[in-house]
Amino acid sequence: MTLESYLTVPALAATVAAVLAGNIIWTIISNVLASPIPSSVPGPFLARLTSKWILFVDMSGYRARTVDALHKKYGPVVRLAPNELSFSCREAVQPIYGTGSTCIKGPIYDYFGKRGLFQMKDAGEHRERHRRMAHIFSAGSLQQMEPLVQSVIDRTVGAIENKAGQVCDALHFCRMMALDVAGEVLMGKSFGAFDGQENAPVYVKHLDNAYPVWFIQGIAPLVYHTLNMLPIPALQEFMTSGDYVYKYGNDAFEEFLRLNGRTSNRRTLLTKLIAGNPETGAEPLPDADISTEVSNLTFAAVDTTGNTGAYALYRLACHPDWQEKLQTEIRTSRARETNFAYRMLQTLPVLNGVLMETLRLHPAQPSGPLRETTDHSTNIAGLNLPAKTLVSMQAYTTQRDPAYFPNPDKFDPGRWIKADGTINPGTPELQDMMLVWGKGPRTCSGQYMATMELKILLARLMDRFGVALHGEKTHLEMEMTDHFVLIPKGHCCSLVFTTLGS
Ligand code: HEM
Repeated sequence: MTLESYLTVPALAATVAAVLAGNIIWTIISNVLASPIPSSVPGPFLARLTSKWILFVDMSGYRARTVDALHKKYGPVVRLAPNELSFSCREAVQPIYGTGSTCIKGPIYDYFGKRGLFQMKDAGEHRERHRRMAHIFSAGSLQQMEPLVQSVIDRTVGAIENKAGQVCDALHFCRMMALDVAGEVLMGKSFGAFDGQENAPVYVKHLDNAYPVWFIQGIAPLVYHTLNMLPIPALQEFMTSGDYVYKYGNDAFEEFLRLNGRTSNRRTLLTKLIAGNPETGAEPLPDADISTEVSNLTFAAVDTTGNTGAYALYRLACHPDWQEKLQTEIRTSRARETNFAYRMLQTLPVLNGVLMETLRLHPAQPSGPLRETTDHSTNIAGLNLPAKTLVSMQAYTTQRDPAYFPNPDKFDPGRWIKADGTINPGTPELQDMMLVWGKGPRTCSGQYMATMELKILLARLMDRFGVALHGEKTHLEMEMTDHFVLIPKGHCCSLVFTTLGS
């Protein structure tokens, strides 16, 4: 027989299938044999064989809930992949996230757009970037931004007022608030988020699309490059969403420089970023880095803050008793007298309790944050792990641990109020388990800014309106899913606001 007679289509197909099957079997065997994680660590069977299954869980939007169920079944340490573990015990917080930890941010951070403070892995490089940016996020700096924040919240309250008595999407309004605050303080101009009634600015479409595109780029580069080559205009627009976001940030930055120069008196975080920190002598970042940072910060600010605001309103609608307590607290405090000054609102225990409970039950980053070990032997909660092991703890689970939060699924702002009626910050042990803002050197830089926005928003809305669910539909919409950040499943939060008498 000639060689050609063997080259039939079935023979070639069988050969390709055999090579693929061999490849898969070899990958599985090497995953099992070469796994750096002791075989005694429990977890689902598939997690021993391949990292693909947790990738599918990620894509489904149910990572936080799946990993939580695994901890309930297997205990405080669970294998998620041949080289990935999730921890839920307090002893793991410090070695994974704390000061002095040798773990670095995991590979997923390489997917997130352009490298800045958020994405940097190298501790020295991150320290240096932090040194040159930290001053913009100080309490003092943010206090100067308060008039801008209040003016955006004026617009938010006005937009909700227009919809009083009707069903409206509170998620939309909260996201638009977070977007416009970010625009005002980080880019020096409003996004005009409330100009188009319920139409979000075009920027939001690109912001929403950028993450899925980066995700595809990270997990399936071949698919990404193939999609990039297809000459379909709508697809091309989708694939270049991230470019749009960075171009918008850069254009806004250049416009700001043109209009205000480098030393203006405008009270924005951008002004402070451009000026550097005269108090410590920290010199400003190069323009290209400022441009990247303002886009990254806007990205970090919008969904986190917006979704948290919507979940707080949803919880208040579910719990009319706490809504009433909050209204009473606001109306009997000096809130109106001080025009809802943040300094005043900071002292209100029910307001604080409502926000803390929302952040506890609905953390904006419910799963992860993922870290990678760098030492050849990193001890985490008694386990010695080699370099390049992926490790994480998820706020969704630690913040529902009944040992620290009795009756954990109950929305109970009273946990954060002492018997004498003052704010209860919780014990240090309990605070360790609150991972909502991250921990250690990579803690959220925008914590103060987000807290200020959310407290002013909630106080001003609850002073003016009662809020109610739109029946079962709202519960279905607000089911929690997560694609790195928390996203309500229905992408909507149907609520009815009713104007209260003065
Ligand atoms: C409710 C609102 C927010 C929540 C719950 C939240 C949560 C988080 C979490 C959990 C991390 C840690 C991620 C990690 O360790 O990998 C983080 C990091 C970060 N967040 Fe936020 N965030 C919020 C709002 C904001 C806002 C408004 C900004 C900026 C204006 C911001 C800027 C950042 C930055 C820059 C980092 C990276 C810090 C670093 O690595 O040094 N966040 N955030």
